[in-house]
Amino acid sequence: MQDPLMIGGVTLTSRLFIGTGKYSRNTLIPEVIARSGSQVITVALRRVDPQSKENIVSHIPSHMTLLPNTSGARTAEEAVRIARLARSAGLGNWVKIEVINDQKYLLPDNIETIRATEILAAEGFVVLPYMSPDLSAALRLKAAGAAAVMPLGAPIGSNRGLQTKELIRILISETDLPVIVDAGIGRPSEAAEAMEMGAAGVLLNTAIATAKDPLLMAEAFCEAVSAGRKAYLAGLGPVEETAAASSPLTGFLA
Ligand SMILES: CC(=O)[C@@H](O)[C@H](O)COP(=O)(O)O
Repeated sequence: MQDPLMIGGVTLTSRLFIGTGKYSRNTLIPEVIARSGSQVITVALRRVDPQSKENIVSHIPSHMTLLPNTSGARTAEEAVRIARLARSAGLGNWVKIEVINDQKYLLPDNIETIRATEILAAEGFVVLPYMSPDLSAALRLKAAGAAAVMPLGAPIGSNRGLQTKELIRILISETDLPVIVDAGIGRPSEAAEAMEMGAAGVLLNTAIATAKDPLLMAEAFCEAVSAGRKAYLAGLGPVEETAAASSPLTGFLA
């Protein structure tokens, strides 16, 4: 078993977090969960309708850790209200804070996100905030009680990959919170790269849900995240400016 990730008292053997949106049919969700090996799944509270037969949560096996998200919130107060509703609806005490005021790029509002984190962490929630990768904000989120930080790789749903790579690298080196790269990852190789850099995990939705074959893609991401983590643990070899012969010539007669 690879090294587990501990968050909010839960031991996770998979470092791939997935979402529930954009699937052609909800019945794909349990199959995607199985093929991805994921143990954490995020769901927008506004998509949870306990009265409906199509309630999204009914497609999620009970062994999964639910990560309700506050999508739709524009202020800390709205995010807090959504999180409390999720907990009172029986969805557990994990919450992914999403506070967004920018409808074009769906970039998170770090200031409102920090305010919501302070309130919810004090109420006993396991808070995973979606954030723009800024070191000061990450340190404030830690001080506010976040269990991890979730910087975006690229705008949600864009499949544009690790556009913020260098900023994420700083968060990984300067914070001692788990850094889970969330949003924009479009290819398994990008998930592997995030893990090779030392990310604690990745959260993605669109890349799997919009693939021609979501189940095969779920498997590909499972393998990529695992391979990237192994490479990180193994320690990547040094990058050199010039060539260094693979078979050294020492020992040959002059
Ligand atoms: C489902 C969810 O929470 C998304 O908002 C998340 O940020 C994933 O983004 P992608 O869909 O770009 O993978």
